Amino acid sequence: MKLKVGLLGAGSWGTTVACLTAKNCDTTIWARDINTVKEINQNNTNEKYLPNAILHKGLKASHSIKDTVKNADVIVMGIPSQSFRKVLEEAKPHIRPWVPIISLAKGLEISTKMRMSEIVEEVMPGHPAGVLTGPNLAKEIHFGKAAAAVIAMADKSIAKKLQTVFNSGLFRVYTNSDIIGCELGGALKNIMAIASGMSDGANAGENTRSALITRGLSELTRLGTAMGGKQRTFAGLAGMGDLIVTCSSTKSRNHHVGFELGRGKKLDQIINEMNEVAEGVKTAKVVMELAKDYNVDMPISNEVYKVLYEDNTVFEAFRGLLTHEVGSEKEPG
Ligand SMILES: NC(=O)C1=CN([C@@H]2O[C@H](COP(=O)(O)OP(=O)(O)OC[C@H]3O[C@@H](n4cnc5c(N)ncnc54)[C@H](OP(=O)(O)O)[C@@H]3O)[C@@H](O)[C@H]2O)C=CC1
Ligand SMILES: O=C(CO)COP(=O)(O)O
Repeated sequence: MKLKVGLLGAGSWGTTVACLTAKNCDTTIWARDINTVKEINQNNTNEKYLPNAILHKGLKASHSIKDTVKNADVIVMGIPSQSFRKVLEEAKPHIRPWVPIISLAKGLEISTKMRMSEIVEEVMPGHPAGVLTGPNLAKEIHFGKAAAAVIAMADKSIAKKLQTVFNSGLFRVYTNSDIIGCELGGALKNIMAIASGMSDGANAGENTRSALITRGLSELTRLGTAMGGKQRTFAGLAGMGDLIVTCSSTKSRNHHVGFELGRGKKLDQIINEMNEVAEGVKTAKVVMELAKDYNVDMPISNEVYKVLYEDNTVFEAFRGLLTHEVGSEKEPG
């Protein structure tokens, strides 16, 4: 018997992952927008989020959270971080006991500074929590480009079982038991992608981008390990892998935000012109607080924060970084 997947959120990544799981499992995707539900069921498309894509024919869409989750063996949360808790709370009364809940989100909740698996543990105690993460641009994966990802869960045997839900020929899913590192890698790299986009938008050059990626990795590893993540995780798909793709691709929404800032546009205008989430914009706020809480130096994130929220220019951000003391490569800074 095929496992049943209930996936909440029909944005670009939620829809892409639903098409992947539909290859292996009976999959129902929930969208709050009834037109998206009708479009998926009638045309096998989701033009708003995946233009020109034909979705898996077996994928069913529903406008009812209850119907989506009530028989599911696995719940997948394709909801952005700031709405994750609200949607999970709505689904909670209908989810069967002990069903694993896997997050696709790459961000931290602003009001609590929590990771998504921590929210799952708080809202749904007893349910195994996990994250699917890695260098996974939805618009490439949907169109059949090969990619690798990580499913991270504390319980290795459940992770192994769920590997088979997401894994397919061109989408290779590895397991990892370091859920803290995997979630933080995904959330923190978005801020570095904004920095890299700013650098590209301002035409700073490829050496600059490379320096930002490398020092960015060092910076996110510092905070990530201070918070309990494992150093090796940050050198893997969930860390370096995701950092490289998001910092170098014009398909990344976080890179796009940075790029437009680098060209002199204002943040409000950039966000208003987008119809997709760029998690790094909000995560930057949380990360500044975490850097203080854990007493970790985060010069790149700090400069990104000042451009996003203190009206600093991209030029001032570069000057800030260039005047930051240069120490040993192993030391902060
Ligand atoms: N896109 C990508 O390449 C990847 C994205 N991710 C992560 O996956 C998560 C989801 O991203 P993605 O699918 O790309 O986001 P999108 O911006 O493409 O879509 C967001 C989806 O969430 C829904 N949504 C937003 N707020 C709410 C709410 N309050 N209640 C119900 N539904 C809501 C939207 O519904 P509506 O249309 O009605 O607004 C939409 O379906 C993010 O954390 C992102 O960082 C991870 C890997 C790759
Ligand atoms: O996480 C992603 C790729 O792994 C997607 O990045 P963006 O949210 O910046 O598009």
